[in-house]
Amino acid sequence: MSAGDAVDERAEGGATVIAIDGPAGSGKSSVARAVARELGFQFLDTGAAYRALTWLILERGGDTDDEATVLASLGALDTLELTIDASGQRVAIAGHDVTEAIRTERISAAVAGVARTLPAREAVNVRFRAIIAAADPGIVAEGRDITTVVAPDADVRVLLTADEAVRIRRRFGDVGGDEQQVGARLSARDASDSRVIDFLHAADGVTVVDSTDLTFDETVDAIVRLATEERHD
Ligand SMILES: Nc1ncnc2c1ncn2[C@@H]1O[C@H](COP(=O)(O)OP(=O)(O)OP(=O)(O)O)[C@@H](O)[C@H]1O
Ligand SMILES: Nc1ccn([C@@H]2O[C@H](COP(=O)(O)O)[C@@H](O)[C@H]2O)c(=O)n1
Repeated sequence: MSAGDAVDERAEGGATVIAIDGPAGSGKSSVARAVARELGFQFLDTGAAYRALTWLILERGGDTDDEATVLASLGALDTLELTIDASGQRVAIAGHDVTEAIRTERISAAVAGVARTLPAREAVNVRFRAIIAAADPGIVAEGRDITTVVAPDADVRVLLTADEAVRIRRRFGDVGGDEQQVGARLSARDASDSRVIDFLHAADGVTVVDSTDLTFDETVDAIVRLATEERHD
């Protein structure tokens, strides 16, 4: 029996939900996607919603540090398209395909203004919870507040982490450029995000997976194992 079959059996009474939080560069999106693929589950990248709103505000010439501007953008969430296919993601907002555009440093640098606006968090969370509730046969959702706010009742709750220096090295491997600058940006985003939500400490019942000394595949296996063990409990 494959890991996917084993977890699917558990899902007979409802979809299996795996929630993963962690700091920037900890591997949330790449590892969560690989876990979802392995289990035949859907995949929800919640950061993509914050990034898409940020893209729209900047596209309209707005400033994400201006709360009124962020609030005025929330109506556009009705137009947000987030695919939950683990084999490939498409993100669109207000009719624009922003799949690639939301990954730029310009968006990463401006997203904090959206993330700290509580009505924005509440609005995207309504959307995330609806997606999770409709999941079939299961879903891996990743972000900063999935284990604590969005899906605190998830079947498997993981805080995925790694030493900051390792996360910076991995991110530098992805984006290149000046390693010091890459590190400074990553640290600044964590500092700003952690003022809004605590994703640096595991809440009760959340399992820490520290990938500092793990390969990518070992990290994926560790989370798949947690999901499979949960099914046998
Ligand atoms: N255990 C691991 N060993 C080696 N590389 C890893 C491991 N886990 C993740 N990576 C790599 O680290 C990089 C960062 O991962 P990823 O972009 O998934 O992080 P993230 O937590 O989603 O970041 P962010 O929150 O900034 O979007 C990717 O290149 C990924 O392949
Ligand atoms: N659950 C979440 C997810 C994301 N954010 C904010 O969005 C930014 C981008 O997220 P990535 O995972 O794509 O890097 C992130 O820096 C947070 O500001 C959030 O607040 N909650």
